[in-house]
Amino acid sequence: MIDKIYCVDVQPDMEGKRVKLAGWVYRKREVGKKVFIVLRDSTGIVQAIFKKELSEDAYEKAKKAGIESSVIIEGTVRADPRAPTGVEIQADRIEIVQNVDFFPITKDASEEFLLDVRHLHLHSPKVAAIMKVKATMMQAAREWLLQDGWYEVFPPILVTGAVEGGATLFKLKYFDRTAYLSQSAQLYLEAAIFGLEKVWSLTPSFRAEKSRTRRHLTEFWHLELEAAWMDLWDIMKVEEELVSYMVQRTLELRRSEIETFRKDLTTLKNAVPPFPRVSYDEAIDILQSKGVEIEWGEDMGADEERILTQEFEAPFFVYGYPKGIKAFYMKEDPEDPRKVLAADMLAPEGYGEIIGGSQREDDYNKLVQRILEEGMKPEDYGWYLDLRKYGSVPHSGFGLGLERLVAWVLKLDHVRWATLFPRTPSRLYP
Ligand SMILES: NC(=O)C[C@H]([NH3+])C(=O)NS(=O)(=O)OC[C@H]1O[C@@H](n2cnc3c(N)ncnc32)[C@H](O)[C@@H]1O
Ligand SMILES: [Mg+2]
Repeated sequence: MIDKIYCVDVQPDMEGKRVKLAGWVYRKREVGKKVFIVLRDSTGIVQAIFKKELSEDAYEKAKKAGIESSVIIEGTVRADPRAPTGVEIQADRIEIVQNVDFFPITKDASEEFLLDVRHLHLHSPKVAAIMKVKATMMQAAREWLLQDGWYEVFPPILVTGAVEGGATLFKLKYFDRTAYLSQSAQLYLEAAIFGLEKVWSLTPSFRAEKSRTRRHLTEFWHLELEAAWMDLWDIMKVEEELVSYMVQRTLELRRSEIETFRKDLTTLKNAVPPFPRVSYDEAIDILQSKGVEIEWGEDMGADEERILTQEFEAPFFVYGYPKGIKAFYMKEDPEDPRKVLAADMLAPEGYGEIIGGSQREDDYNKLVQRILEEGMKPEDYGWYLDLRKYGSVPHSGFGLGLERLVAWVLKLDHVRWATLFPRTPSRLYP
């Protein structure tokens, strides 16, 4: 690796110091016999000025360098309040690693074009900022999970059955058999708790969702936890502590990146336990009182959730959903057989569901009954049912959609901007 420093390292107190940097030409302008290049690297930008009288060779080369050309620049640091970062480099040497005559992304590029050339869009400092925030959120999650005694496990992605309904399975040929891409690692995490008790995984999950909404991808990153001996209320506490730590830690480490996307940090700062909790019944009452046509027993979609989130200035829980709109594995509420012990966490500001979680049915016969009620075949879930035969325990877990969390934190208008190469029904390339 070349002996260089980063843009962020160039400070006014380095006046007179000779430095070498490598990066890409972010901005360029010529004034008289001077060329100003704003160099970009992964840490930020710094301006370099090329004066003909200082080095005619470097000046002539700098004139030729196109936007997003990869370059290595050397020169002397000079404090200058007029420069973008209050300091600039009096450059006397430039190596053009690869010149770019025309970089296809221009200021007026459409969103669809940016997605068509997503592999080039990743040059963008704004895109890099989103990815830094996403990385920091997972760094925070790992910090919290480690200190709270959770084991990371690595479940399979090639599976034989549905977790969240057969309609959104991606099917593939597996030698002479049929396999599917995992919708959720949950069932495998449930097996892992018999040895590790508290487990988590971060995996890609796949949903053949035809719905083209701003919060659905066909491939998304899924942070899932599962714990033995925990009931719904226990796992909700885990969820709010984890999400709170992820948000507050990311605010601490990535505040400048976050502030390039949102000025008002109130709802992020409000993400501290205990998060508000409303029952599904109360949520239906709120929606009906606001004129939404929804009856008890119906699911809340993105529109209903968006309206409900207007009532809150922090992430909040909705719990106690009707059995009919929830998955087969969820435990029936012993106090109301119409309901299941399930809770979603919704993000405010219109973002809605970021977490789906529940207490699982731990009784063998009841689970068989639920599988049959859902029109599925118990024989397709043989190993999963075994978990209820050999030392079954009360247990609960949840899945957090990482892109949805990042979209809320940065107030992105679509989850697709929160992932490196978004996958949607119409987008599989690049
Ligand atoms: N271990 C578990 O208990 C997880 C459980 N089996 C599960 O998959 N629940 S979920 O379908 O609500 O999905 C969980 C979260 O996963 C996210 N999710 C779910 N589906 C998507 C799509 N299509 N795109 C982006 N994000 C998605 C969203 O935040 C959901 O709240
Ligand atoms: Mg859900």
